[in-house]
Amino acid sequence: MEVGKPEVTFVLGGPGSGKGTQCGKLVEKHGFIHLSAGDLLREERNSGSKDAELINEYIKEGKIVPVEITCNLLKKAMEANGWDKSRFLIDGFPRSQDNLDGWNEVMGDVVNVSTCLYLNTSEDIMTERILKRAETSGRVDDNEEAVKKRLSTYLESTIPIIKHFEELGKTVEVDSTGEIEDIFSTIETSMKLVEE
Ligand SMILES: Nc1ncnc2c1ncn2[C@@H]1O[C@H](COP(=O)(O)OP(=O)(O)OP(=O)(O)O)[C@@H](O)[C@H]1O
Ligand SMILES: Nc1ccn([C@@H]2O[C@H](COP(=O)(O)O)[C@@H](O)[C@H]2O)c(=O)n1
Repeated sequence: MEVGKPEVTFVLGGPGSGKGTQCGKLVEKHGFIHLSAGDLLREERNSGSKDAELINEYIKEGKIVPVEITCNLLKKAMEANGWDKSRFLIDGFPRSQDNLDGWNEVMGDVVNVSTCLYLNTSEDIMTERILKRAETSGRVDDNEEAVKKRLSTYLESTIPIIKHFEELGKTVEVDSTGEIEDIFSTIETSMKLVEE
């Protein structure tokens, strides 16, 4: 960890790839602080702020909210959690070039991005998981039509970001098909959180 700078792991993958589930386990066992961009945007929408309507429209359409809004929410949440000596998992961000550019402008010098954890599984599995989650989630974007849009945003906008971090030698790719515990064990070894 660079002295005085928080360390950030971006957690990326398609909708339903298991980002939130695995982040929860990483928090429990390894003491990371987990911030989900999607959760922060849903909270902001529900608070009825001036951006609420815009955020809701973007979420319903599976589109990526302008970075000024998302980056500001992330920065505030990081500060609220304590800046120094923290290890953050930032889940679902940066999802696009606009996200990455905005982040670099505001956060580029003040945090150290060490890793991009990429959870990769098939579109069929992602869709199946989300449609199952739809039975209880109440999310406006957990339905077949929205999942198609979210998958296409993922393929068009997020995959290039994952590739960018791969070129920097920062992407750790894990197959997120199969049992939750098995995926978690692979993440732990791939991120060198445990001895092999
Ligand atoms: N390995 C797994 N096997 C079966 N179900 C899983 C697995 N991992 C996660 N799930 C379930 O699939 C659903 C989606 O998982 P999760 O919310 O972790 O994904 P996500 O990548 O954060 O999705 P999103 O980006 O849409 O919020 C949840 O209902 C979760 O319980
Ligand atoms: N960087 C981001 C992250 C999310 N969104 C919007 O929220 C939706 C849900 O995100 P989840 O990570 O909870 O699946 C997503 O489809 C986007 O509409 C965003 O704009 N920018």
